[in-house]
Order: sequence, then C-alpha cells, then structure tokens
Amino acid sequence: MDKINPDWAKDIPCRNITIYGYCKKEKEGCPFKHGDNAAPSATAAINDPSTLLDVGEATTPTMISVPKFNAKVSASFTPMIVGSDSLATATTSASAITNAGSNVIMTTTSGTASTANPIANHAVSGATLLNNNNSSSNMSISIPTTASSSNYDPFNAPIFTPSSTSSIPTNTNTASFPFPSITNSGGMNTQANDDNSSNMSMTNNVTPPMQPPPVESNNLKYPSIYPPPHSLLQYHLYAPEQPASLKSLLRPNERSANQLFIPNDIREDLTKKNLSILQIFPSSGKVIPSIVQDYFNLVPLDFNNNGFLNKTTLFKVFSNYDGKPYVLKRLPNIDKSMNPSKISKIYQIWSKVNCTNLIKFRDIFQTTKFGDLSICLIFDYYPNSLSLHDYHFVNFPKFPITMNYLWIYLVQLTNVINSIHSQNLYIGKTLNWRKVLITGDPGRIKLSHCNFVDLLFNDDIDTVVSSSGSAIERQQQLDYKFLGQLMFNLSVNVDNSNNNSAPRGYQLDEINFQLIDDMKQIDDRFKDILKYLLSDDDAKKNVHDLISHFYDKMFMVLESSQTYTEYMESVLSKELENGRLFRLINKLNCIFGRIESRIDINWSESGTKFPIILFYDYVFHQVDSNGKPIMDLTHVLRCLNKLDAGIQEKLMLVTPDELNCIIISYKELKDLIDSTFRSITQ
Ligand SMILES: Nc1ncnc2c1ncn2[C@@H]1O[C@H](COP(=O)(O)OP(=O)(O)OP(=O)(O)O)[C@@H](O)[C@H]1O
Repeated sequence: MDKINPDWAKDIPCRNITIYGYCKKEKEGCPFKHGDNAAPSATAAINDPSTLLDVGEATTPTMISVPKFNAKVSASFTPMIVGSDSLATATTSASAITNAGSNVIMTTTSGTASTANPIANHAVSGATLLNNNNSSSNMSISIPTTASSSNYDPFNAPIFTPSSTSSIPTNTNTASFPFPSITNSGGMNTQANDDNSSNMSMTNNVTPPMQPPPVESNNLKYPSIYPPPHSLLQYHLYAPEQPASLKSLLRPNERSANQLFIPNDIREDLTKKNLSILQIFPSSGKVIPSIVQDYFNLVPLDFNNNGFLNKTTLFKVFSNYDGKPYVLKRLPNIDKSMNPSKISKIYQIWSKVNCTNLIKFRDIFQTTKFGDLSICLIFDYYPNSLSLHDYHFVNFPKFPITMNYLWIYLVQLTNVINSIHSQNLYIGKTLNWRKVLITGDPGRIKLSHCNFVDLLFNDDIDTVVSSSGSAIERQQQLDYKFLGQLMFNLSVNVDNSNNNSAPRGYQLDEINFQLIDDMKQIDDRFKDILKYLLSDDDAKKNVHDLISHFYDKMFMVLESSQTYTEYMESVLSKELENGRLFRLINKLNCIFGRIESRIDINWSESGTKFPIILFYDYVFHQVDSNGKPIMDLTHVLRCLNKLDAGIQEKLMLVTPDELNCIIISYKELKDLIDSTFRSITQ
C-alpha cells in the first residue's frame, strides 16, 4: 500500500469516524482529519454529557456530521448480554437516517446502556417527538436508558408502565383510561400547521395512547366485574356471513362455513351467556364472602346498586355439589333466627312446583356469612336474562312489544298460574313485569320469584299454606288481577317501546274498563280478556274459563315453540361432529411432523408410517392441476369423517413426485394412526 501523504490527508475526514464513530488509530498517527467537525466519539459522549445531542435543539444533520448507521455499535440494535459490563457501559452517540424531507435522530439521554429489558424498551412508546415548523420535519426520538437495568427479573419487576420522560408531560387525566382522547390517538398531532401537510408531525406534548392510571392513586378503581368490559371477546373476529354476491360463486359441491356451522347470531348469544356464567367478582372474600354454605364465587347481579349489602341482593354463585351456576337471593338483616321447621316446610312446598315458566327454586338456608343474619334462597340461573320491563322499554336495543308478544306472554303466564294453583299455592305481587324474565327466543319467559318473602315473615304459615284455606283462594283470585295488571301495563305501552319516554305502569286501582276500551293498538279479543282478568265480579275465575278466551292462541305458541325447537335441533346437528373431528385433528397433529420422526426410519418413504404423511397432504394440502393450493372444507370434512368411521373404502395416496402411490383403506389408516398415537402416549 502506498504511503499516504499527510498534507493531503489532513483535510479529509477519517473514514473510521464516519463508519464507527471513532478512530482507534487516531493516537497512533492516523493522518486523516479527526477534527472539530467530526461526530462526537462514543467515549466522549459518555464522559461528557454535554456532547450528547440535545433533542430540544435538534438540527438537520449533514452527512458529514452524522455517522452512518452501524449495527455493531448502535445501542438500539445491539443484542445485549445481561450482566455484561462492557455492554452495560457501551453506548452510542447517535444514528441517523437522513433524507431530503425528514430526519430521524435517535439519542440516548443517559450515559448507561439500555439492555434487553422490557422496562427499558418502553423507550419506544415514550419517544420524544419534535415538531419542526419548517418544510422539513425532524422526528427526534429520545431513548431514555434507565440505569442499573442489567439484571432484569420479570417476576420482581414493577408493573410495566409506558412511562413519560421529563420531555413528555404525563397526562394526569386518568379518566380517559383505557381509551385515549381522539386528539391524541396514535400520538399524531392533528393540529400541526406544517406547510407540508403530507409530513407526519408529532409534538412534544403528545400523550402516550394507552395511559394507565397511576399505580399509587388512592382512588384506584378496579373494574367492577371480571373480565372487564373492554377485554370481552371481539365477536367480529369471526368470519361474517358472506355477501349474497359471493355465494353464487360457490361450486355445487362447495359450502360456505356459515352453511356448515352454527349461525353467527346463535353462536354470539351463547358465547355471551357463557361469558356471563364464567364472570367472577374481584373483591370476593372481602366485601362479599367467598363461600356461603355450599355456594362459592359470588358475583352480585346488580353490582351498580350502591350499598347493596344492606338490601335484598341477587348473586350469581356456583354450587359446590354439582358445579352449576345458580342465583342466590339474599334477604338481609333478619331479626331473629327462623324456625328450621318453617324453613324446611317452605322448601318442601315450593321445591315441588315444576313449571317451565317458573324459575326453579332449589334451596333455602340461613347464614351469618354476610355479617348479619340473612336468609338465602337459591334458584336456577339464566344468564343475561332481562325483565319484561327492561327488555321492551329500557335496554338497548329495545324490542318493541307487539300483539303476538302479548298473546305469547299471556299463554305462558297462564301456564304458571295453572301449575302453582294446582299445588294449592299462589303467586302474589311478584306477578309483575319486573319479575318476569325473558330467558330466550321466541319470547320465552319465566317468573323469577313467588311469595317466598311473605311466607317467611308470616308467623301463621300453616294457615297460609293449608290445603283448604279460603285465604289461599282469595290470594289465587288476586293472581288473576295481577296477571290482568301486568298484561294491561304491557298493552298500554305498545306504542311506547318505539320512543324514549319511560313506560307508564298502572296500579290495580288506577285501571278501569274505560282505559281498556281507549287502547287503539290492542285487538278486541285481548281487551275482553283484560276485562275478564281485572273484573271485580263475584264469579270465581279459573284457568279453564280464562283459556276459553284464547285457546287458539295456544296452538300458535305451540307451533312457534315447536318450529324453534326443530330449528335449534338442526343447528345442533351441524355442530354435532365438531367435538369428534376436533379430537381427531388433535390426534393427527400430535403424531404428524414431530422432529424425531425426521430421523425415524418408520417415517421414511419405505417406512410403515409413510401413509400418514401422504394422507395428511391428501386431506389438507390439495392442489389443482396447476399446482395451486385448493382449500375445500367439504373435502376435509368428508375425509376426516371417513377416517373416524374407519370405513373399508380405499383411497389412493400419491407421493409429491407422482412416482409412487399407495392404495390403502380408511380402516387401515385409522388403525395405523391409532397405534402410532398410542405408541407416543404410552
Ligand atoms: N334466576 C335468575 N337468573 C338470571 N338472572 C336473574 C335471575 N333472577 C333475577 N335475575 C336478574 O336480576 C334482575 C333483578 O331481579 P329481581 O328484581 O328479582 O331482584 P331484586 O331487585 O333483588 O328483587 P327485589 O325487588 O326483591 O329487591 C332481573 O331483572 C334479572 O335481570
């Protein structure tokens, strides 16, 4: 190599500085220029913080002043070794990407290095973003590298907080959590008045998009229910139904996924119900006891109700006996302990009533677990059920009440009256639109409670439930009036469910025949029934007389409920095979493609297991004559069903090079797969 002329070289910037940021031969007589214009060296940057680029004064660097990006020395890209001293102190001054319009400068703001540490890595979200009002925008990202981060212990680490550095004002308004305000979303400054509107301009006071509440806040608010609403399943992640235009493109043998599986609305509804069943309450064990008698995991159903512990409360619970969910209704602050024989009598009487339109009563007991003496009643739980009042007039979306609904409800409630009266019992005031729950389609309703509370606090329980008591007959006659009142209140609000005004509920003494006649939206037959139910005649009302007014409507209800049952059966039959096929695919995947099989002679082309490989390709990796992958779900399902049934039908499996083929039956394949699976599970 020729000797370099020092006079000529002294004005030329040293290439080592350009590439590495420093020149190790500088002290050994490197003739090139290491002067003032060169970028600050790494060591200088560490020892003299003032030499670090000040993000606040970021200027457009030139190619000469900014070293090119170098993966070996750039802190942001150097894989760190935890505990390595050399790396703990190594750092880099800057890396920059420069182009005509925009500059990105990355600097470290402390002398110590960042490590492969999630806490340190939050620097990206805590980036300092500058807005430059000239035509070229500078995006300067400051990487705070917290000291002593070399030994990261994920288990003892503080909660990850996308923190703010001094250059990023923290948003103290935690109310917006977890949703960022629109103006700050994505960290983009929508108000930047940059001339060049195409430049993405970001300001210093950009709020990090996901700002969690401060950890030490005294007013820390936990989500009132788990899982919190924002973490609920994203139902739209499932494939939506195909538009009609695409359906026509299907070949005769093809079916869309929607034709093969459960319809989206039913799946979504069932998923939501499952979610409600599985909900847990975070403070269980503190505010609310974690176990009450044989029931655990208490979740208040009306958890928005303040001071709910002093009122009648409903909890969703799980039974320790059968693991099923139930509803626990707690009657708090009982003055004195109830006579156990009274409690057991109530249980014996009411647990006998079996009616599809009455929520089944399961258990009753006294407890001091809530800090007082409470009586607890246990009922079947129907997730996401709403009262008639809430379903038609309060909750969104509202389901407008129609004449058909009125008939369906009337038939079902008559069924409840019939079942309860036939046991010499009565319903009482609980026959109202807040205690009748909609539990499913089409308009399926269940009465949630009967007169338990009256019975519990009535000292003369024997009279109340005696088989010949005239008191009971009187109460039973009142039940018809309560039914009339309920049906009247629904009818009078038929037009109301479409607008936002609160539904008007009439008391029994407010209802008269004139009001019934004035209702334009109700047909005359229904008005006659209302009059029959609400009349003060001496003639005793009974179920037989009542249904003579609308027996034809009972056929309508029977018809709709049978049609719905058949529809659900057909949906169920579509899903019937899923569990079986899922187990089969699991089995196949467990044995197929294992690393050890690559060196196992049995899986080679001449091995005994080779048909499994070919079959897997045959089922899942079909290609057309041009070698283009084919995705035919029907083919997959057909093959798997035949395999599962182990039929004698033979199929030809061809090797990818098409030079060899195997003719094998599904039965033989099934045996082969079963024996292979057994061999790896033993
Ligand atoms: N068995 C049940 N399964 C599912 N949800 C229920 C059940 N019983 C009640 N609910 C839900 O709880 C809500 C409140 O029911 P209810 O009015 O009976 O309770 P409450 O307000 O404690 O009664 P009370 O009027 O005696 O104080 C109902 O609208 C319904 O959404």
